[in-house]
Amino acid sequence: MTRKELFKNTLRKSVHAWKLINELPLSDDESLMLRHFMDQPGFLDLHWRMFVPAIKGQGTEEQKQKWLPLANKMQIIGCYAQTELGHGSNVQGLETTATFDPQTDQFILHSPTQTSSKWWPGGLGKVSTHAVIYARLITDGKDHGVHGFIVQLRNMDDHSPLPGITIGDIGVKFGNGAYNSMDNGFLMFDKFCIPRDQMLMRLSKVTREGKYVPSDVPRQLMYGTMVSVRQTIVSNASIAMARAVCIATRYSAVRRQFGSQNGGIETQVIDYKTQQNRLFPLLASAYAFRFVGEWLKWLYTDVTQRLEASDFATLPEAHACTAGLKSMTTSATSDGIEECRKLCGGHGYLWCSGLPELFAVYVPACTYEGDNVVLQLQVARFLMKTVSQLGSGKAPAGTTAYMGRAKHLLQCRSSIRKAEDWLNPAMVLETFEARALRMAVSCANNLSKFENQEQGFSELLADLVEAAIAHCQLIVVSKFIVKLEGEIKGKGVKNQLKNLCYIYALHLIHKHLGDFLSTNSITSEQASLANHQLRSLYTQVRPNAVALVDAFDYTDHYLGSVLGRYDGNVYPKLFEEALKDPLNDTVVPDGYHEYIRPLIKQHLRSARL
Ligand SMILES: CC/C=C\C/C=C\C/C=C\C/C=C\C/C=C\C/C=C\CC/C=C/C(=O)SCCNC(=O)CCNC(=O)[C@H](O)C(C)(C)COP(=O)(O)OP(=O)(O)OC[C@H]1O[C@@H](n2cnc3c(N)ncnc32)[C@H](O)[C@@H]1OP(=O)(O)O
Ligand SMILES: Cc1cc2nc3c(=O)[nH]c(=O)nc-3n(C[C@H](O)[C@H](O)[C@H](O)COP(=O)(O)OP(=O)(O)OC[C@H]3O[C@@H](n4cnc5c(N)ncnc54)[C@H](O)[C@@H]3O)c2cc1C
Repeated sequence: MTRKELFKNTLRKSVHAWKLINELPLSDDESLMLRHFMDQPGFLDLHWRMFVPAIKGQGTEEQKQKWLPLANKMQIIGCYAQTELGHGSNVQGLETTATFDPQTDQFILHSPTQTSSKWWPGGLGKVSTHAVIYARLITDGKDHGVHGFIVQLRNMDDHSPLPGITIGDIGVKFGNGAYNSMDNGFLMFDKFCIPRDQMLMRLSKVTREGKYVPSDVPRQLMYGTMVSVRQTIVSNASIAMARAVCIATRYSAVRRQFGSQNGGIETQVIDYKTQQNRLFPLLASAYAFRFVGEWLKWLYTDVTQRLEASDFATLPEAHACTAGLKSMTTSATSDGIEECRKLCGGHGYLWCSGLPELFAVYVPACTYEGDNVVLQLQVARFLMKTVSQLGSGKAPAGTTAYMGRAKHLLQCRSSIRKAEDWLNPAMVLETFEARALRMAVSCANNLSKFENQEQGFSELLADLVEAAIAHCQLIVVSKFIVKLEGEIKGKGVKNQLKNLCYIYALHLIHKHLGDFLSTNSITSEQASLANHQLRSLYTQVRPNAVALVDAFDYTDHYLGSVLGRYDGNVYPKLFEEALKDPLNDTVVPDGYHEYIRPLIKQHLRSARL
């Protein structure tokens, strides 16, 4: 499809999905499943996941009563317009202004520079009638920082932009289809006026007289919509990883190379330890991210209930966990999809493997909802704060509770003696805790050598990101272990999940061996025992690998991959796909007479000369 056809087709699908949701009707959870099977980014994502939640989280009761019924019936379509051409990560650096005019009781929205143009918001370019806009609030010449506003963008009769608004699509993005189904947009305001009651005023207010009344709740609640989406992105990482792994595992069982004895059949590539060493940790990650995603959903629900009761105590942890896990799981999944493509050899590079499209559509997850490095630095700040409070009498709680055992964890030596010890959950956990704590404490010690803490933080950014990742990996490992401690239905399923849990943990030890050795969390002998155990786990997973990906229950239609077909009938279908290519419509290609023939003939003439 051309970009225009792709975009229009996505509108068609989105509207059809909305019709089904209402007619059947579908529950919220079922609607989310429908989104997965629709399988294309589109304006509905932003409307439901960001525009509506932003109003719910930041609007007053009156504002919710006015706007939510319209949004819930899709009589207005909204997006989330925060990022600007010049600033995305640095939200406090946004430039768009919303200046209160007491004469007219309105805010005047203005884009003072080119870099202040809104740039990237999905659904903005062509579809949205409304947006939640983030802009600097100015009253009586004073800048109160960034606040949210509900703004109508387009005429409800003919969809034309309202006077004072310049709007459009930002252009083609990475890949062929991928995220190009979405109208990521730009927007400039030229002194565009909105009524005062369109500032989202649950957190802070501007009175009729133009007085700014700051909130008595943390200003970070303004970032709540991002926290909510980051949480969902973790579960989505599992879905995308599982999809790539399903394709690569099934194909690895079909594909044979080398190893033929006396003219017999060759070896299935899944039997090569190198293939297992690349594939099975990704299979384990797909399960691990699913379990940590379930836990994160619980954490998010818990913090939301607490916030409703004005208990803000767990907000920093919820922010650190959603930011860190969003970052860690999307980076691992993007890399994992690409690894799966390589695991499928040359055929993985074919469009019909399903992997190039999956990669192209997935990889912006490393950037949207917060650049992954910027988000890990938020985790690092949280960790440095926690370390600095150790010994103050305030016991760390939740995911940092392990830091409360700092004295032990800083000194302990791993008691792993044989390979099987690596299947002991307490020993594995302690190894990850020791590594995470020691990395965090080492950063804190190095920071303390700087007179200026911010300067020190800048200098140590790379180490801080690594410490944050170590903490996030500990969370994933520990939630997998907790999952195994609970009830798991199905004969033998627990054993399979145990294998995957330890593959997940031990492959991380192997991959980040430098961290584990340099922090003395393990010795080199214990590292080789971990490798030994890992190989043994691969052998145990091998007979069940295909069943473990079948368990994701993805249809062939959803996978969209010739290589990942359930029936394994790969080669005939690859031919079928090839023959469908428009280049094969004719035997002699268009362009032959124009270019190829004259070229060949010219060579023939020179040869005769
Ligand atoms: C189709 C796919 C195919 C396959 C995949 C398979 C299935 C997929 C199927 C469906 C998928 C569907 C949907 C996916 C889900 C959703 C995605 C949909 C669309 C994506 C659209 C994208 C939208 C966006 O990108 S919106 C814009 C996002 N922007 C950002 O994230 C900006 C990042 N920057 C910031 O957040 C901040 O600027 C900052 C970096 C945090 C810094 O902020 P600030 O300067 O204010 O803060 P300080 O550092 O000074 O910290 C002050 C203080 O505040 C605390 N803090 C910061 N943030 C928060 C927070 N959010 N909550 C709570 N507290 C916070 C911080 O810790 C400090 O605390 P202390 O003072 O105590 O230290
Ligand atoms: C597909 C897609 C959809 C999007 N949808 C929306 C949307 O609907 N609404 C919306 O408002 N926005 C949207 N965005 C914008 C997105 O949120 C931003 O792109 C994202 O927050 C990253 O910000 P940035 O582009 O400014 O990156 P930058 O901050 O410019 O990052 C560039 C580089 O600088 C590094 N860097 C930046 N700051 C630091 C620092 N402090 N320390 C160390 N390194 C740093 C980063 O790690 C990165 O390597 C979307 C983006 C994409 C790609």
